[in-house]
Amino acid sequence: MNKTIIVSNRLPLQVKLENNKLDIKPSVGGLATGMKSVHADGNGIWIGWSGITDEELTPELSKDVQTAVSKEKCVSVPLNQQDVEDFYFGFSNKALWPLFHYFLEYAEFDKNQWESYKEVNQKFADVVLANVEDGDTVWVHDYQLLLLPKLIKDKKPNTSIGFFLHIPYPSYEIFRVFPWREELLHGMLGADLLGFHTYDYERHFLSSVKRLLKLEVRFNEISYSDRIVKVDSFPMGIDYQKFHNAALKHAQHTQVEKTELHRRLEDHMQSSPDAKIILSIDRLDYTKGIPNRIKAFEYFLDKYPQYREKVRLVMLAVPSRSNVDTYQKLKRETDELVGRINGKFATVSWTPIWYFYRSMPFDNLIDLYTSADVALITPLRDGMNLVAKEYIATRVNNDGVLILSEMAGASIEMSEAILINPTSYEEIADAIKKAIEMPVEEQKSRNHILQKRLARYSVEKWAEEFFKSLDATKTIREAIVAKKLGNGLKTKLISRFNDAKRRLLLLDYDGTLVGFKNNPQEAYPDNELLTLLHDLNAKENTDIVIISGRDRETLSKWLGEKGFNLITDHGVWLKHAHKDWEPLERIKKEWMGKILPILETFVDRTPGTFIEKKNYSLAWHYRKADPELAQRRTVELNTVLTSLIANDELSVLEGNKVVEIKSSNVNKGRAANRFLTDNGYDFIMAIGDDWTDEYMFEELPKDANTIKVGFKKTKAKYYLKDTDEVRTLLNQLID
Ligand SMILES: O=P(O)(O)OC[C@H]1O[C@H](O[C@H]2O[C@H](CO)[C@@H](O)[C@H](O)[C@H]2O)[C@H](O)[C@@H](O)[C@@H]1O
Ligand SMILES: O=c1ccn([C@@H]2O[C@H](COP(=O)(O)OP(=O)(O)O)[C@@H](O)[C@H]2O)c(=O)[nH]1
Repeated sequence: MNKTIIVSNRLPLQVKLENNKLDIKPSVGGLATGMKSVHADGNGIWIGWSGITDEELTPELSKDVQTAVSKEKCVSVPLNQQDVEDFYFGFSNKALWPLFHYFLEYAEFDKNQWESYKEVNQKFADVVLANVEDGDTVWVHDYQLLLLPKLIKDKKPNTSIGFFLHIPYPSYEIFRVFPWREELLHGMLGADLLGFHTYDYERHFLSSVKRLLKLEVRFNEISYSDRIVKVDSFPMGIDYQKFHNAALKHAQHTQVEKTELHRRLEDHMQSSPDAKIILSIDRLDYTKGIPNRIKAFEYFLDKYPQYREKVRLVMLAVPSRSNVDTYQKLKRETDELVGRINGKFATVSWTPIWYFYRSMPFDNLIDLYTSADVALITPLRDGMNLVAKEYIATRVNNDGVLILSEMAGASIEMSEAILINPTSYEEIADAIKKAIEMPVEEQKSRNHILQKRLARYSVEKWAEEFFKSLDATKTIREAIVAKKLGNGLKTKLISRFNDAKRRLLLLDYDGTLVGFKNNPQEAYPDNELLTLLHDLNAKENTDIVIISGRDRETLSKWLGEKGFNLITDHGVWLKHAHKDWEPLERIKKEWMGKILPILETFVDRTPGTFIEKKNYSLAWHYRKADPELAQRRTVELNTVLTSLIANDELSVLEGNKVVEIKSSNVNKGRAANRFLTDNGYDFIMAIGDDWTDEYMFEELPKDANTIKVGFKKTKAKYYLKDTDEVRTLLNQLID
């Protein structure tokens, strides 16, 4: 039976050594808590780091760790102290975490740590590859493993790979700062489906892909080598029933069962019945906006003194990444702030902030959630923030108010909360007042909507949607009708070629025989290509036709006297080998005077674009332009042109980063037909890469060998990945 392999840096359980004994606890943090329920229900394994280093383990302890993790259907990736130092505390949390959360000033880009990041990703890959079988699905998680999808895909191309990023994906302007940015993107693109919490993160990622890798993106699909990579947003949910049911049970607790924290919270409420509890829970992380929150709370007590002794901020800060100096600094700052504010406002019977620096077991978390009148969640940046969702899930009476930062991914789905800008003390202070004073009916109606949504889109549903979408990527592959011209098919094609009595090869030029250049005039034929074409042409009973959208002058100069047949301008001119040029079509050119000024306005408004004036067509090139602006302008240009071209029998062709306007009666299909009439070819092969070549594929007889370059929708029978693969095939025909 096929299985699902979850891979993340952290396993759902964390192993530590306490007095030479293994201490095993559940992991904290949203990834582990969220994925735990997905893992528990499924058949599969979870691969990750156990939390303990190789150096700490004796062979016996090592066995015990294996037993403990395998009981939880987990497999651990062995990491040594240096790995943890450089890969986890170092590169993951000193470079990627701050950069992706817009804390550019904290980001350190250390070459050694980057090397370690690559090595550790390889260590994860080794464990995955040792466990994966054909037909399995691999789901890789988060920023610590951005290179892993490619490492798996390269070795196991038929494995379905999903990747989910739990943190924000920053805007291109931030991401471009990263020194190894292309490598990171290629690593991620090893996946078949890439998931993000929000549409904003998704579009930032696509923008980086377009700008840095210059890949073709159609809506949310990236043409990548010989694959389509799909990108989508899936806002992660929580195990709603688990939190809701625990809160229901909590309400029925007897006095004996109550935890100490529960009792303290109850004492607080009994001593001042109209006092309100404001709760915050987060890992002690600078992205969570903890100092901001404390200062805003101080501002609130200053601005609205009537609430002193009437509110208490209960703040749970869970220790996190405490080896990293920015986290140590944050700890000192938080301690000082809490001390200062408690000192400033405390009375004999009232301490404004209760501050816990530890992690708490599930029951205690439920105590906190259910006792809080208000949850105050103020991250400066947060991928999602599950605490906000958990708080709402525990409000079994529907009361309570959530104040949530608009910088948390969760805010997109939780607009019924009071949304605040976490850098505005004014907004936070006013939001606290509004929350405290909010009529219960309003609290209930807001929470009712939030709860319905959270119950429906639970973490199980989230995972289900992700898998559904991952599965659908297989259908995308099938929708591209062409088959990969792999070794088997290629051998057959070559033997058909060898057995044939007369052969015709129709070869497009740009994107097929030569790669694209920023300036089209630089894409002249190199010596290797000239030799290749010469040798192929020298074979008996073999006719080569270079069939191109290029103009007659350019192709004359480059290939005119080499003995090939040439068709230029998409089919306006034909030159039989060693003969003169002859026109294939009589065409008008008057329309150019009308269209040229329009194209010029597009050039003026779109830096990096230019017009190529050909004899019979006008081409607007945008290869060097900002890809997003160019995409918008292309739509605009098409709209403008549609209304103008109808009477002139013109057509607009969208090629590879070019829009070309030409007479409708000219196309490569009609031109190719000229070679088919009376030459008795029993082997025809046509190769082309873009839209204009589709006419040729369509017109050729059914038994023609049509080949598309690139993995795109096509009428061709086969596809090859790139110009290199085309040249390899042509070379094989010569041998
Ligand atoms: O493993 P740690 O270094 O201890 O950190 C804990 C986790 O923190 C991050 O959680 C993120 O995932 C949550 C669920 O998607 C999301 O709500 C939150 O906004 C994120 O920050 C981190 O992404 C995980 O890899 C860590 O395990
Ligand atoms: O003592 C604690 C405090 C919090 N959490 C859990 O840690 C997760 C925090 O996830 P969130 O998405 O809010 O932030 P992250 O820490 O992942 O950045 C939530 O599921 C909490 O229930 C926990 O397990 N123990």
